[in-house]
Amino acid sequence: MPQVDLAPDEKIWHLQISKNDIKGAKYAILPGDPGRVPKIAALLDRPEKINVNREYVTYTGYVGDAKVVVCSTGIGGPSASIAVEELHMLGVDNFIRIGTCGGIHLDVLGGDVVVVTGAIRAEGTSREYLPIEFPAVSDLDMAVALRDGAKNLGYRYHTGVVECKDSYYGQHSPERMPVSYELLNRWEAWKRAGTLGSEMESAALFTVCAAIGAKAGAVMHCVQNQERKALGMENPFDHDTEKAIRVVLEGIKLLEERGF
Ligand SMILES: O=P(O)(O)O[C@H]1O[C@H](CO)[C@@H](O)[C@H]1O
Ligand SMILES: O=c1cc[nH]c(=O)[nH]1
Repeated sequence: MPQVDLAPDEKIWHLQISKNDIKGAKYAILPGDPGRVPKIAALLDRPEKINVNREYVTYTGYVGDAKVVVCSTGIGGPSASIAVEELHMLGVDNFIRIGTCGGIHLDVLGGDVVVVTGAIRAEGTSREYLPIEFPAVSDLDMAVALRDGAKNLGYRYHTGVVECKDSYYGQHSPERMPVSYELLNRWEAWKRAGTLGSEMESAALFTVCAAIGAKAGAVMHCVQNQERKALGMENPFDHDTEKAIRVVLEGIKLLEERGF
């Protein structure tokens, strides 16, 4: 149910938060995992828990003088698009995803940070916003600030394209799917084009933001690399997303210093 003309204390449908709850928030930080929200909030100044509804856990806090709202988006484009639309209806214009991805390019190791410049629209949600020819790309100032954030912090990082799909198991066991002929051939194309990793929400985030006139960026934490595993190469697993979180907070600081 669209609720664009909301009263200041009226709760929006899925997030169940109001304009007043997040008043003044300049940036939304968007992890997929609801469990990542309190971890991000713990690194903010003056964190405050706002609400929990469905997959949407919402906190507010500050990065320096900039107020931010942290809200989980759940898994996949449909729930991410709802979070972005509703936060935008409540007054937020700038969105930064902090996600996890699986590495595709052999240089991308578990524990590396990936600053996303563009996303392959192999999912369904973005097609309900814009024709497939429209590219899913990050805001340039955000991508540069996030890249500089990773550099300043001295982390191993990569910049480039990620693939977004709707089926996690279509990524990890494509051979058991009746459409394996299609999944395997397309995966080969992503590999040959230097795609860094695979995840699920950035394509929807970038496309929805283009459609509604908002800005978006994204930083991934690589958990492991299935291509390295397939080749018998060293393949570290790393589930600690703290570096990606710190890159986003550093990126926001840089954006503020640069008058974004
Ligand atoms: O860790 P998050 O942000 O949820 O991101 C990734 O993890 C989930 C799949 O395990 C998908 O949401 C994918 O995009
Ligand atoms: O391999 C992975 C890891 C995180 N998220 C994904 O979608 N795939």
